[in-house]
Amino acid sequence: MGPHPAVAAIRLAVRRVLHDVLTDLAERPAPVRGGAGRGALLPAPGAGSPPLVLVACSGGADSMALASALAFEAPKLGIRAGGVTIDHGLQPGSDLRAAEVATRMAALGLDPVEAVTVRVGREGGPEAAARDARYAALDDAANRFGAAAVLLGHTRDDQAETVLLGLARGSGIRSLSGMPEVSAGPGGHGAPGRTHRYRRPFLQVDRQTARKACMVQSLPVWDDPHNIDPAYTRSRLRHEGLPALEKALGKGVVEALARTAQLSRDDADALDAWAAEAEAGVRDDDGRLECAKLYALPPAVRRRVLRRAVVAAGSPAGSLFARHIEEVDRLITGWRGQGAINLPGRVEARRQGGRLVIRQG
Ligand SMILES: Nc1ncnc2c1ncn2[C@@H]1O[C@H](COP(=O)(O)OP(=O)(O)OP(=O)(O)O)[C@@H](O)[C@H]1O
Repeated sequence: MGPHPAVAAIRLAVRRVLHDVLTDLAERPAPVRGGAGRGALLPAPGAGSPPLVLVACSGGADSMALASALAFEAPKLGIRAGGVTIDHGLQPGSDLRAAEVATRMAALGLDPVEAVTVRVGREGGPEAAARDARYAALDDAANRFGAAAVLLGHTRDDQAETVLLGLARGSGIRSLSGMPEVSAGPGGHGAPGRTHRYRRPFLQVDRQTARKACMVQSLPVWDDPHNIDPAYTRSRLRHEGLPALEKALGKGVVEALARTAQLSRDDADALDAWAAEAEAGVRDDDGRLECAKLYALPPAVRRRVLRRAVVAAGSPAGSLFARHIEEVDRLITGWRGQGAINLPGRVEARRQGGRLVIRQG
C-alpha cells in the first residue's frame, strides 16, 4: 500500500523542487565562497560532496510536513537534507521550543540541523523586523553550509492571503502576484549564485494537506499563537476574511486567488521588461527623461519607467508606494506648474523645460 494521499502530495511537491535544484546546479557554475569578486576562487563549503538542501522549519504543521518530505525524498536523489529553525526570542521559552524543533528535525534524519537565535530589531514594525532577522539568519546558515537551496513552507492558503493583502493595498499587479516559487530572498537580488536560493514547494499544496500529512505521520506540530491572534491582520484574514469569502463565493476561492498570483506575476514581469526597454527611448541625448515621450507611453509602462528612475535616484524601493508614483506621473499627465515632489530617501522630482528631473537632495 502506498503512502496516505496527503503524504504522497507533499512528497511529490518536494520531489519536483529537488529536481529543479539539481537541474539548476547542473546549469550554473558552482558558487564560490567570498562572494562575487574576481579572484574569489575558494570553493563553497561542501563543494565536491553531494548538494545540500536546507528546510526552514518553525515547527508549525506546514514546515514540519516540508521537513518530513525533504528527509524522505532528498536521499533518493543523492541530495543531503538539513534543517534550520530560528528562535526570534520574542516569547518566553522560545529557546526551548527551538531546541525541540531541532531535535525533531534530527529525528527525521536531517543533518546538519541548527537552532539559531536572532535579535529582532524594530525597523518596519514587529512582523517585518522578525522577518528581516529570520532571513538574515537563514542566509547566513545557507552560506556557512554552502546550501544549494533553502525550502520554505508557504502553502496555497498563505499565497491566497498574500494576494488579498496586496489587493487591499491597492498597489497594482505586482502586489497581487504574491510570493514567488523561486527567489533570492530579501536583500539577495543580484547576488551571484543566490537568485534561486529560496524555494516554496508547497505553493500548490493546501494547508489542510500539510496538516493531515503531519497527523498521519504522527509528527508533533507547534501552533504559533500569533496565527490565531486577531490583533494580526493576516490572522483575521485567515480566520474571518477567507472563510467569509468562501461562504459567499464558493470553495474554489483559495485556488483561484493562488492562480491569480501566478497570472499576475507573469503580467507584471512582462510589463517590467517592457518598461526596461522603453526607458532608453524616452531619454534625451543627455539622459534626461523627456515629458512628451513619457506622455505617449501606456500608463502602466510609464509608471514603471518613473518608478525605476526614482529608485535609481536613491529612493528605497520598499518605501515607495503607488501614491508617490501617481504624484510624479501627474507632472506628466496633469501638468499645471506644480512644484517639486518630495519622495522617500530625500529624492525630489520636478518638471523643468519639458524634462523630468529626478535627483537626491
Ligand atoms: N522560526 C522559524 N524558523 C525557521 N523557519 C521559519 C520560522 N518561521 C517561519 N519560517 C519559514 O517561513 C515559512 C512561513 O512561515 P509563516 O510563519 O509565515 O507561515 P506558517 O503558515 O505559520 O508556517 P508553519 O506552519 O510552517 O509555521 C515557514 O513555513 C517556514 O519555512
